Amino acid sequence: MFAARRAASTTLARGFSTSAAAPFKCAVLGAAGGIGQPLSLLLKGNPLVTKLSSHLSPPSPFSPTRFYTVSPYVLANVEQLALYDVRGAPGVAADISHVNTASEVKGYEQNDIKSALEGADVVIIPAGVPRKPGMTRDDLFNTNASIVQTLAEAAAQYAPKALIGIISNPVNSTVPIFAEVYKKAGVYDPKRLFGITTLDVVRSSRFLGEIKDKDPKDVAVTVVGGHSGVTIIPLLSQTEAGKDVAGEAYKALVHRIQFGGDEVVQAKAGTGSATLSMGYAGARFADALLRALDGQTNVVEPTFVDSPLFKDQGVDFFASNVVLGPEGVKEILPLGPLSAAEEDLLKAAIPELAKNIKKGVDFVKSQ
Ligand SMILES: NC(=O)C1=CN([C@@H]2O[C@H](COP(=O)(O)OP(=O)(O)OC[C@H]3O[C@@H](n4cnc5c(N)ncnc54)[C@H](O)[C@@H]3O)[C@@H](O)[C@H]2O)C=CC1
Ligand SMILES: O=C([O-])CC(=O)C(=O)O
Repeated sequence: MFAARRAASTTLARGFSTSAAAPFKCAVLGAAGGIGQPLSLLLKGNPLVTKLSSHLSPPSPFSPTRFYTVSPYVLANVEQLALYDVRGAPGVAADISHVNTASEVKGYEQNDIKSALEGADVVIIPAGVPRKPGMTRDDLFNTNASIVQTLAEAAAQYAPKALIGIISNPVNSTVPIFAEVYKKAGVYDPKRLFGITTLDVVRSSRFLGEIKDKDPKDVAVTVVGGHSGVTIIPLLSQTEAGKDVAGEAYKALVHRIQFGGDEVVQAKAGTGSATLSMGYAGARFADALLRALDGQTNVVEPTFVDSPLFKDQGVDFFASNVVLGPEGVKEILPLGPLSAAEEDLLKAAIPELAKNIKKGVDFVKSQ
């Protein structure tokens, strides 16, 4: 149904009409959680922004800071939001469904993952437990590995062609787990699987903007590597606002970007980790996938994908700028010139990434 309507509505959608017959189905797995709820709400759309969006001019082809609140693409293109969770999704769906934007919202319970996934074009996965103070993301592995494995098995069966965005931590391991499950099921397409590292990009732009007294929307930072501690590598030297940050200020900024998650975990004091900023970042990444699916060119986002860049060093997945297209990954862009400090960050990241990825792969292979 969605595919048939998509062809008819693409032109309208490109024109950013909010009354267009919206073509895409987007599923959120883990939709009732701390991230799932604001993410789903942003995907549904804010009515004020809906109203204003008819006055927005089309976004520039590529700007990593383009996502302000709710994208006209999401408003025009999401026909159905399928909210799935092992608990509470129907309630969240009923609540969000009252927001007066065009998309339809449905909630699905544990025994109905098939209906949630069937026909989905984009599947975003924030299912899993969050950190408490004193834990690393890797400490979540024991619980979240099997959650992600179960969801991957379902997606392999019911939505093997969907573009998948993984939020569940530890991302450096859960993305390889997802890939291994798909390989076992014979449906793996490396172009369709993404680890969502957008929060690192969002933080970088905010934190650099803060120290430079600039509006973050004018501060775009590419972040490469992975999504935990030393594997997070902000390429500040490639940014106008960041290239002259040096010495202690540079060290402090890099540390804040790499360990921004800890800041939130500590402030939340045992009640969870980043949820609202992640909802925002997840919605921005979903928006990029939707724009790419819709045929918009020059959609570029840093994301953790099956990548050739460091395979020769035993790292099969790596985050870098990726050009997105209707089939998912269109092109993985090279890192570009690195400063000496960034070369050092890269050296520190590679062995940690290799270890995290192997742990995920071994988890599935050992069963
Ligand atoms: N990639 C990133 O940048 C970030 C990742 N995260 C990660 O996202 C994950 C979720 O965080 P929160 O939303 O704060 O946690 P939460 O505990 O508030 O929500 C998780 C949700 O997942 C659901 N869930 C558990 N098992 C499930 C299954 N098998 N199928 C479907 N749903 C299931 C739970 O019922 C719950 O509603 C954590 O692993 C966290 O570490 C958090 C922030 C940033
Ligand atoms: O720190 C955490 O556990 C959650 C996360 O990934 C982040 O906020 O970047």
